[in-house]
Amino acid sequence: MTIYDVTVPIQDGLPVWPGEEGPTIKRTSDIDSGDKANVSLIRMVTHTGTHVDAPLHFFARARSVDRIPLSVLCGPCLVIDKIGNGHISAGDIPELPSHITRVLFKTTNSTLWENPTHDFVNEYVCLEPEAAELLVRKGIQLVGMDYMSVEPPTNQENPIHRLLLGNGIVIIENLDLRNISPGEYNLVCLPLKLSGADGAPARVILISDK
Ligand SMILES: Nc1ccccc1C(=O)C[C@H](N)C(=O)O
Repeated sequence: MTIYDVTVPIQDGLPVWPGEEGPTIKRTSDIDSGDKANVSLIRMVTHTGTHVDAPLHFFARARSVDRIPLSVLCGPCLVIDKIGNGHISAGDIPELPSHITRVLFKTTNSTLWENPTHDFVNEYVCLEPEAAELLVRKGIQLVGMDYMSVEPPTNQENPIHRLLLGNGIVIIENLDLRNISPGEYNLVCLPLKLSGADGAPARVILISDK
């Protein structure tokens, strides 16, 4: 069995969605400064680093992140290879075995995580509308991406988020899939249990039988 950590390390300088505040982790009590323990204060938006979008992110009275069933967040998943030019189209989505209800897309975005404190990149690979519609039709429950969003930053009305979240599909963003070969894994995605929140940072791992 091999366990792969596909979580981006949260640290000062991590890129975040344009207009949002970046994360800070500040020592408020410090042994080197004579305090008896090390304690830190963290400050970040709910969509920082590797995180889960709950339906509440785009729908005023929808499900919050703490109420997403663990049975959706954990289980068999398929890592789909989309290395090459262009966005993820319907044709990039293969026939899926019936036990696969979770898909993660590995794209060239993942190489950006070689430097976790790079400046936000505008031109990242995301889902074409037809690909998102196909995922809905296939009854997918969870979709994971390896950068900030399922759609371009220019999509002001956020149609892809609305389509997926409106159909009850959970979204994971900012996965680091650099070291992951395409194929089947067991996904464990555990977002912080933030009561009533629209999203939350998550530790995400992939477990392989090999
Ligand atoms: N902060 C925002 C403000 C307005 C619109 C979107 C966002 C987002 O965070 C989008 C991001 N890609 C997300 O889903 O996590």
